[in-house]
Amino acid sequence: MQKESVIKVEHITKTFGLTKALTDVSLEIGYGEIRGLIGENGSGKSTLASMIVGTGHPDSGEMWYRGEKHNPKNMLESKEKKINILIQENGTINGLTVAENMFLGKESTFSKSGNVNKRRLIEEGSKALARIGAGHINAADRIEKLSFEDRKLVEVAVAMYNEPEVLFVDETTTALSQKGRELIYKLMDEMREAGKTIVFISHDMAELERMCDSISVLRDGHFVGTLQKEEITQDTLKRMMIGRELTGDYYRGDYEMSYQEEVVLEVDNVTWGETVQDISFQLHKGEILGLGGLTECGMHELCKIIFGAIKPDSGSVHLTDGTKITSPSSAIKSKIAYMPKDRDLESLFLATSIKDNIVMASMDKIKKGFFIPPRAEKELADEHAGKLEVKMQNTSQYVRELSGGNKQKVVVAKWMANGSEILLMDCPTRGIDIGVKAAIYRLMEQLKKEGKSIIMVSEEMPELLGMSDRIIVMKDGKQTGEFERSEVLSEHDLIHAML
Ligand SMILES: Nc1ncnc2c1ncn2[C@@H]1O[C@H](COP(=O)(O)OP(=O)(O)OP(=O)(O)O)[C@@H](O)[C@H]1O
Repeated sequence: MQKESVIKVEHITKTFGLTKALTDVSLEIGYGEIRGLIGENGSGKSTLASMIVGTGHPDSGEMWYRGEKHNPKNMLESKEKKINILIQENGTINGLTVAENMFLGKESTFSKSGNVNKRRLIEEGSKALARIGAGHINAADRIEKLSFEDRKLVEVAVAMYNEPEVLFVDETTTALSQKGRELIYKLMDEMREAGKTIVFISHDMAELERMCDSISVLRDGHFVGTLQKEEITQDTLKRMMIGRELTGDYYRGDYEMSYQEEVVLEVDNVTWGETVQDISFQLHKGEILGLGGLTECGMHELCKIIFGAIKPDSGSVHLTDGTKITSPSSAIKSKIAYMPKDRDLESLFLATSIKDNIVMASMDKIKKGFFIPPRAEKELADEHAGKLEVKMQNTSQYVRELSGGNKQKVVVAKWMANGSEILLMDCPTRGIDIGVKAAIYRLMEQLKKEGKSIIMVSEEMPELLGMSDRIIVMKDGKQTGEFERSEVLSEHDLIHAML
């Protein structure tokens, strides 16, 4: 019997075919602790979590929970022991109501002689949502009516429903607005105060620093070490993650606003309800135009309007030759690419290979008549997966087998490969580790040099300041500021326009 830690794992090893996801990992996590878990994409964080929550099983090694041997057969068993997880991917199912999603598999609790009492189901769902501070969500609504953020909050309510002793938060916060994040932080603080434990997986070092009592680092499936609160610095974390000092500039080295005179795209007085109100601007050849603001300011929707995926109530998006963008197919024909923020849902085919996903948008570029040469497909996929350092066996591997961050890289690779002239990138580095973030920035610079134009929507101010030639800031659907690239432009200037 061991009782000093709530979770203890010793010598855990896990392989998937040729991939060694975890090698001899040992660590202990205490009661009433928020433990961060950090490591590059594919370093084994989610795999370790899956061993403890029972969705995966170690090849060797031992695990203990509250001093008892712990070998959960499945997630249900660990849930009964009050170990829950909030996952990175979407965990709700279309076609059902919010409440039905929340109590999936537990309908019998709300049934009498085989009939589900829907009113009770909705009442219980509403209570659980209110309990986490998400009372604005209607438990009777169909889940697909909800925004991505609210769907995530439904999952949070489910994870908190049985009052867990241990909660894994796996890359959940990066997809949320500040409001959604704060809601989760508050729940985490409350759990810690009650002596419960949180394992917090994130690439956002600032939030890990803020929230965690200690942070453990994984590198390539190996446990590197654990830092206590007073030892945590971003430089130390980076060194432990990467195994060397991270040198060189992360963002652009120049402070000049530099693009060509030629305008490639015009957004004219675009309005969509209250979400986007009378927005106009021009995008130039070779320009990186940043669009910033709080998540709900309308910038994500504006990006969809530019791609033709949302039809505005008034105004238009057009190229300088007058071609109007009215649908995604007209956008693609005009060589406009769109990289959505919510990448799993909107842009990957998980049950096909990395290669198929990458070349999908580039068929016109590589096909010879009606023939698509397999070699050209493979070369294109290899080149771009290589540039983005996708951690994989080869490009024939299924996308569903990749870690979350590596899936994101495949989406980025797909749009980098297709030779579009205008790239709409909505939060291009979300969920991507620091090493590859730098590679994406270098690719953006290269595209700029080639005369391609980029609209980058971002919630990260250092990224906006570090990469954009110009920054347009939005608030409550309206444009509240426009800033030119300069050495003296600061986060403070942007914040002023955002709030
Ligand atoms: N079901 C699977 N089949 C094959 N390989 C897998 C499977 N699950 C995980 N892997 C591999 O194991 C390695 C570790 O993946 P894991 O998801 O644990 O990484 P991670 O640290 O959580 O990454 P990220 O930060 O990108 O989410 C990766 O190389 C991944 O491709």
